[in-house]
Amino acid sequence: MKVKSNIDIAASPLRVSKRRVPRAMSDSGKMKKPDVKLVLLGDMNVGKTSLLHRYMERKFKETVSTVGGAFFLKQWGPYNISIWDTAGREQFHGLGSMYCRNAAAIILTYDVTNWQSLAELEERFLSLTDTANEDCIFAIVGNKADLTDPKALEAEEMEAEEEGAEQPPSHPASPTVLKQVKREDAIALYGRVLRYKAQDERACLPAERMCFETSAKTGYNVDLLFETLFDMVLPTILKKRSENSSPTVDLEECRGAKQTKAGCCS
Ligand SMILES: Nc1nc2c(ncn2[C@@H]2O[C@H](COP(=O)(O)OP(=O)(O)OP(=O)(O)O)[C@@H](O)[C@H]2O)c(=O)[nH]1
Ligand SMILES: [Mg+2]
Repeated sequence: MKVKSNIDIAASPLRVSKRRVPRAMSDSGKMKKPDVKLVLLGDMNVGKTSLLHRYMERKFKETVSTVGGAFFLKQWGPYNISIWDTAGREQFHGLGSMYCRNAAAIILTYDVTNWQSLAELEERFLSLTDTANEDCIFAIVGNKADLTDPKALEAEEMEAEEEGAEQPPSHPASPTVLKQVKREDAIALYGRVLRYKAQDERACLPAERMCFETSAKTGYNVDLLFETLFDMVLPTILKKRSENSSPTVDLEECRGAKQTKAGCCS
């Protein structure tokens, strides 16, 4: 199912406070809690903030290195999805597991022109996801594809045409930077992530669907990335809503209680 809405709320960088939970504004002006949480993780400079800007504001703009974290709220059909941007700088590393708490999906982001940024995902960031939901979905995302892949570079022209821009974007005729991380390397990492999370690879979403190469600069695969994940977390939202709305009875507990009673009376 694909549902889409245009109502988005971008929030400013958060002060780190456990009590401050982002809430989406409803039509009545009442604040609503997000239904589900997505988190972007990865080394500094890989383009996490740029990916979010591109998706939420349809722009590639100047960024400053993120301090702490920031969140954006996306309304996806009737659901509110919070997307958390985190700081890749080492000095903020300690905050990462707090941002990942109860996350339904985590986007592990690297830069296709920087091998070390892929290695860091496993060495430094994977353990931060211990606080995420048990059935958390993982996507591995290689950003800056415009620097290495002609297809990703062309995406900018197509987007500019659609937006009716008078001047086509100016860039070199073909990408010139060496691609350091191959898609197969990302696919191999996806397998190791599932093993780390003790998730059964056969029961999980296939690596081919969960490894993306994107360009925040040209918009290449950016909508595809976020909207694939939004659709994938819908079952988590529905499960959470049904748990919250219907009172449940623990059958095991009932059986246990009956047995104890019977034992007691006999
Ligand atoms: N060519 C190219 N440059 C990009 C792309 N995405 C981001 N950049 C550039 O990479 C630099 C870092 O981008 P950010 O989005 O700030 O990176 P970040 O991962 O949020 O970094 P931290 O906040 O420090 O963790 C900036 O100079 C961006 O303009 C991309 O897709 N292509
Ligand atoms: Mg940032």
